Amino acid sequence: MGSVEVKMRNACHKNKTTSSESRERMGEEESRVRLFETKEGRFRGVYKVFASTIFAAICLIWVYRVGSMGEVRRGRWAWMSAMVSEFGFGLYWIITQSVRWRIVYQTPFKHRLSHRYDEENLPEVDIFVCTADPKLEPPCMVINTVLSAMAYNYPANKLNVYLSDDGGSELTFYALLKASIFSKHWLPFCRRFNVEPRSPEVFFAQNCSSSPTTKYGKACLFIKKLYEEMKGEIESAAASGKLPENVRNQHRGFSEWNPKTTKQDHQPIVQIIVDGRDRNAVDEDGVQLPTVVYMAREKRPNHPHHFKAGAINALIRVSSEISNAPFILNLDCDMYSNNADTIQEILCFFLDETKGEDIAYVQFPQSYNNITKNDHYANSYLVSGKVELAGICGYGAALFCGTGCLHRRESLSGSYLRDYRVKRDMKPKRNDNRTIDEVNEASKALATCTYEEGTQWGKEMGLVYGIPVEDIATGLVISCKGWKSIYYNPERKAFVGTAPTTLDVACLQHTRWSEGMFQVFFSKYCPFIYGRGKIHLGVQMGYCNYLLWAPMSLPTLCYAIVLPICLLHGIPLFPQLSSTWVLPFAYAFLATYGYSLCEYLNCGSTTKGWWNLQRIKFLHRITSYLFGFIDTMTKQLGLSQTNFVVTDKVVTEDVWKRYEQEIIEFGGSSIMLTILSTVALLNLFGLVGGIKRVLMDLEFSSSQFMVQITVSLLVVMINLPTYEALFIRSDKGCISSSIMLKSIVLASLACYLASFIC
Ligand SMILES: O=c1ccn([C@@H]2O[C@H](COP(=O)(O)OP(=O)(O)O[C@H]3O[C@H](CO)[C@@H](O)[C@H](O)[C@H]3O)[C@@H](O)[C@H]2O)c(=O)[nH]1
Ligand SMILES: [Mn+2]
Repeated sequence: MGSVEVKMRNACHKNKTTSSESRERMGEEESRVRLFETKEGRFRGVYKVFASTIFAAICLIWVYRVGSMGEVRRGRWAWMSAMVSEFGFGLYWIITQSVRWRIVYQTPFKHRLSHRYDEENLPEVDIFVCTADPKLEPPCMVINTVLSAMAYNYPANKLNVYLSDDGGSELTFYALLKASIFSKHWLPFCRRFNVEPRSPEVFFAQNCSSSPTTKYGKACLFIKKLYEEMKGEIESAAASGKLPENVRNQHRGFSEWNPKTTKQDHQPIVQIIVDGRDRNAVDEDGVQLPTVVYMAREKRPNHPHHFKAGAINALIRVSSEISNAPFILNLDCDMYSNNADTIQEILCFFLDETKGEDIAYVQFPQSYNNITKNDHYANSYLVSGKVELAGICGYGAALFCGTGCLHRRESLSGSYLRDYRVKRDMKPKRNDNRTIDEVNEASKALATCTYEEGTQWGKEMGLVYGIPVEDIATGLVISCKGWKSIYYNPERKAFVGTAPTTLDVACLQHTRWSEGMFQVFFSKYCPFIYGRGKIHLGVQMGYCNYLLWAPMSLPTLCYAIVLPICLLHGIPLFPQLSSTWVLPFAYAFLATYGYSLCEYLNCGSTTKGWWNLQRIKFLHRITSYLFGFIDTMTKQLGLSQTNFVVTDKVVTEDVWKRYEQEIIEFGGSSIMLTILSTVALLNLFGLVGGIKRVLMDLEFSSSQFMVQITVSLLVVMINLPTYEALFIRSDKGCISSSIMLKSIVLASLACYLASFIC
């Protein structure tokens, strides 16, 4: 039990119990009642039996490939590549199994928490919001996230909200200042009417449209007007690129900016906008406001800044100077809070007397509010959210996903669980009498470029550097230090953000992810090596489910290229329909995809959604993951450096219309488009060629090519939107004619050249 928690409990008991011994005993009993419950999913035994039949089929496929190699006459290279691909598919399938064996569900009991801890005894929480670019991440969106975080149903004097601005933008600072003023109306309104969600933008988009008659209606309309005024001012400043006249006199903070300040080059800026210690910092009801701090860490062109990991690490230090709360909630700037009680729910895990002190972090799934009905970019990660991540948690660890995660501060400072147990306490918050300027200055010193030189930051302390998925690597390191972690997927989404709305942005994001994750696999953090003996084998496998996205591009590409070419040239790669060897192929295929469809439907989506997921998976594998793979390789050879391309969160109206109609927005990176069009065409050629042969060539045994024809047919069906974008569509989201020509030439060339080796 951490001493903070002991103190809390004692204090709590002091309040509740008086002299009576029996009541004291009752208190003790009560404290033994768990604050959360973990339940295992059902039917896992049945699943294991089912999975072993698929495993048997996979082994038979391998046996067939190896065993009949000697009989292959034409196209040995193709046979070999099919064999290697099937080894890849099979091994990956095995790796993905552990996450389906011990799925657990968590239930926190927040009423028990409120019973046990009154407001004074609750711990402080620091909330970190990160933004990186005022163009890709509009300040209005950022402050909505900040406002939703300020409006938690949690004692405001225990909440501290920090905004890290890697864009170093005066506009974002201005927006935050405006938001802090607006919060004086917004927070009382939220409290009074207990509204949800507490991001004003989202709330007003759904509410307050009819003319007001009730007290609530009037208040709502009034606040909406205030919000729209503020939004208008911020947006017009953003559009004109300059701040309104006189605004610089409203806050000393503006003096940090001068005409030479750029995103890449500026001194550290820390400005406490609302000081929680200030008794005058109250809302219109006279209730204390949460502390609000703006930070733009120092940036210099010749100093690596380590992207988001660098920003979070600077925030960890700066916040330790200002509030030093024992818990830290991490939010991306688009991830607003969708449930005002979330902090209480999370604290149920941490403050649980039996298991709480081992927990380093509680991770929520990433959810988005712009998903279409059939999710045509497969952005909802339904199965990951409901099955896989919950499955890894069954072995005591959760993946840290960067946002929507509450950490114990101690676990981020590099401590091992065993040391923490011995030490058992946090540095108390300084009870200082420094002026706000003194605190600002002291904090700035912690956000300089040089502060980390010669320290363990980015290695043993804070978030890990050098990997574009800093979150995954950091979570793994923390788990290997003995900490437990929880994955919690509540009924009501806790945090909601914006998902990519174009294929281009989705591919950029997946390239970064697949590359970053594959780098983890290749680095010293490879779960099988780094985690050996420290984390359960199930967790090691669970991580690899994601870490191996990038290399899985190779077998998929191989299947998608070699199969149609062989079909075209009349080279059989699979057993005949009449052979019993076709059974393991058919069974493995039907059982895995059949199961995957059922699992998907069971998670609450549509068949079309599942079909879309298969398409996007295929497209990512032949483009984003391929690039992720190549980038990882060049990095291993020291030819390139880590980069973090921020995802664009702005959508134009034209694009949004097509998005709502579930039409894929091709466009953007031409190499990726050329690859995916070429592969689509190749399969079309193969299919047409194959069917032609079956119909015209009497000597051609159709039974031998049925599997190949079926696979190509499926690839063609899944690619229907690609053909549409190539040949039918003429809107801005179609594939340009130059790419169409290029891919026709490439696909034909591939067919022609292959005739030499067939
Ligand atoms: O130099 C940078 C780059 C990014 N960010 C912030 O990091 C967050 C995530 O960036 P985004 O472009 O939205 O990437 P996503 O792919 O959506 O992010 C997911 O994947 C990342 C790792 O690749 C994790 O860090 C994120 O938490 C997770 O939501 C955003 O708030 C950015 O403002 C910074 O603060 N500094
Ligand atoms: Mn994002």
